Amino acid sequence: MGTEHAIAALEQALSAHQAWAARLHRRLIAGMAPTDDDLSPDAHHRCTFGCWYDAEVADAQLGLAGQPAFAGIGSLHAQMHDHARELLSCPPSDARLAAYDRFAAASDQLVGEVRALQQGLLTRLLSMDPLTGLPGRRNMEERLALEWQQSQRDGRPAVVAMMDLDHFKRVNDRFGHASGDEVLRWIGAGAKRQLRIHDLVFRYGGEEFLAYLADSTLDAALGTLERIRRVIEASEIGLPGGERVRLTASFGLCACSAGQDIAAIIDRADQALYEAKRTGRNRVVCWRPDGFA
Ligand SMILES: Nc1nc2c(ncn2[C@@H]2O[C@H](COP(=O)(O)OP(=O)(O)OP(=O)(O)O)[C@@H](O)[C@H]2O)c(=O)[nH]1
Repeated sequence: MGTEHAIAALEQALSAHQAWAARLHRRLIAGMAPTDDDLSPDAHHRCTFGCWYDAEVADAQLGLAGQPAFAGIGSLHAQMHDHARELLSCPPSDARLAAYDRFAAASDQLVGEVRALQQGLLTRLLSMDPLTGLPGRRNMEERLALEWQQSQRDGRPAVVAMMDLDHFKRVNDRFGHASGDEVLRWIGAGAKRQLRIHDLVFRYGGEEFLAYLADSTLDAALGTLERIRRVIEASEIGLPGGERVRLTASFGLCACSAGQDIAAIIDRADQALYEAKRTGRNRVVCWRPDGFA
């Protein structure tokens, strides 16, 4: 299920929590007895928020379950119910006021963490390219700079690769824009499939893609991109109108070198791509300090 669904589900869960907190306040104000559910040691599994949370942990339908922030929300929710139980068990006194303050702070913190998770998901959603489902150029440099810092800390090499389809305009001109879109989707999905799980692929613009190959030397990356080039060259891509099209792609690679910023590395990979285009297309060219190869 998509990120939009996860954001909406978090909103619903938050409303359920707020409705539960409002009911608790009403009962407190009226001096009514607490409910068995709220007094139970597993109150955090009985409320609507808790049931929703447990279901997501069990079946990971929304893709939230694996996220560290989501695990943190589960702990906060359980703690908040502990504070609520303590508050509900405390006779009216200064101690009860202090228990209320702890409960209110825990509830606020829970709401804050859910909002922060939603915000993170929204940022991710906004930086996605809707056509290919890959991350787009927005925030790409920040993301890559962080990855490259991490690679340097771990002492691992990395490579930036640019890929641009050859004469892509002809696909649009001959088969129409919708067919061009289908080709871009096919290429984006294929590139992601051909690379490893920890490599990153972005739609850089139009018919251009950028990949960050983590933990890869230039020679290893050259082998990988050469394989992708051959797969594209050998493939017939099915179009919405039933036709099939063949095309090729050009690639430019640059190894990340210590201390260099990511924008400069991308620029060199782009120069190598330009060289691949200039020297005939359907090629993989590497930027090296002593020239292209
Ligand atoms: N269908 C479709 N076409 C796009 C999209 N973005 C860019 N394009 C098209 O991509 C084409 C790029 O054309 P050019 O820059 O001339 O490049 P090219 O035809 O691939 O030629 P070379 O790169 O020189 O091999 C243009 O026709 C754009 O309209 C998109 O999202 N969908």
